[in-house]
Amino acid sequence: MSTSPSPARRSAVYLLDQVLGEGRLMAELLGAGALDRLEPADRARVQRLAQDVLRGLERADRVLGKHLRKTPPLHVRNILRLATVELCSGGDAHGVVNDAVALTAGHKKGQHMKGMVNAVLRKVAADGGAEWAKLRVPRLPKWLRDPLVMAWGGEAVMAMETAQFAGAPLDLTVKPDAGDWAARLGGAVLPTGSVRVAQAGQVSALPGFAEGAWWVQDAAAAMPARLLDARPGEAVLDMCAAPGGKTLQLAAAGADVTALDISEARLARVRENLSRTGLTARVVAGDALEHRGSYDAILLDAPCSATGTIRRHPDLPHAKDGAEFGALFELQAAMLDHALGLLKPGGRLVFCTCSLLPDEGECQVEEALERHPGLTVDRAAPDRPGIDPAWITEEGGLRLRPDYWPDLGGMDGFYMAVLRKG
Ligand SMILES: C[S@@+](CC[C@H](N)C(=O)[O-])C[C@H]1O[C@@H](n2cnc3c(N)ncnc32)[C@H](O)[C@@H]1O
Repeated sequence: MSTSPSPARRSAVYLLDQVLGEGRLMAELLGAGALDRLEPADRARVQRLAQDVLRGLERADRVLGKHLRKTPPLHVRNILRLATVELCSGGDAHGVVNDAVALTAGHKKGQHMKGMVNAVLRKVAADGGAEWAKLRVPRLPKWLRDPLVMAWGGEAVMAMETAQFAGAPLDLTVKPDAGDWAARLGGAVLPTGSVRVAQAGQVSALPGFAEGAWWVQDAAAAMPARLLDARPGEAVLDMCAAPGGKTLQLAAAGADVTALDISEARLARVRENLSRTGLTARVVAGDALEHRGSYDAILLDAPCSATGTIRRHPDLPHAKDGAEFGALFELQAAMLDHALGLLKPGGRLVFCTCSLLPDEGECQVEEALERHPGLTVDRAAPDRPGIDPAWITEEGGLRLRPDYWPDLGGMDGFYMAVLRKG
């Protein structure tokens, strides 16, 4: 039996231990260099393995539950979960089970459990796949499911869970000529103008990446800058800009863009993206609440729960519990108030969040309208190609959800509204 498990599986279990045991987000762990010593292909494999486990966690635990008399410690449970997800998706039983046993044996408290791990996984290898396929689509944890059911209803939340379980395709925003790049990349142009590529592989190896012909941006995330409709020469503030997808759109429209963000580290990504695409913006590090200036238009993509991005970040519902969301809601309102003060009379502001919680969308706009007499919502702005009128909300914003476009591969959850200062 092999004694040196694959580095990719070892690292995938490390990520799972950190997310499920320490409440850390994968993006945070990767940013801190957790996978830096691996080759790019292995890095991609580790992320895929960990994400597959997090998406299918409920199913994996149900399959395993049948064969476990006692719940093992988290690290061993995560080894079992990884192996179960691999076995139930057609992984090579010999390699998967050997690696799981070797990983267990290599852990100081795992030595005595390697026999159990071997026995359990042999049973999973025998009939786990058939059982896996019969299990329900994994549900969101209660702390998030309950408010979503309250907001959108049980049926819609089940459809969102189906979209989240399926994961997300690769969406691109293309500088000019989406049709041409869709053909070159074997993708398709979506109704709103983004290009969707089903089989992406390594993004930086795709044609057009090096010369900056496009950038990665979910179709929903591309809508706020479209609604702002920046014109050449306009002074536009991108108030929470990093990593810069929306800054690139505003710069590509010819606006005079200031890209502000509090995180110097994240602004490095904005600079890289501008340089790769040959676009220009003034990049400023600072707190949005302290920023001064006068702008024709502002895009406020406020820090939020990011609950609209679970298709791409299945770690989020497992790493978080909603405890810090209240502070985010307050910060969003404070940023909105401050941004309105930076807007020239008659100027426009897009407020948006990649959240599924009305507290971070519809409610923020309703409350801002109450606090600021003379402020209005531009109700015509969301009426654009590819936008279903049913997605336009009572107060005139645009609500996008992962369960929309089920036949096209879904979209991230997002809220946005165009506000006009009197
Ligand atoms: C949702 S992300 C922005 C995504 C970005 N607009 C894009 O399209 O790539 C929110 C950003 O807000 C930034 N942020 C958080 N607090 C801030 C503050 N007080 N002032 C400025 N930026 C802040 C974070 O660093 C983060 O980059």
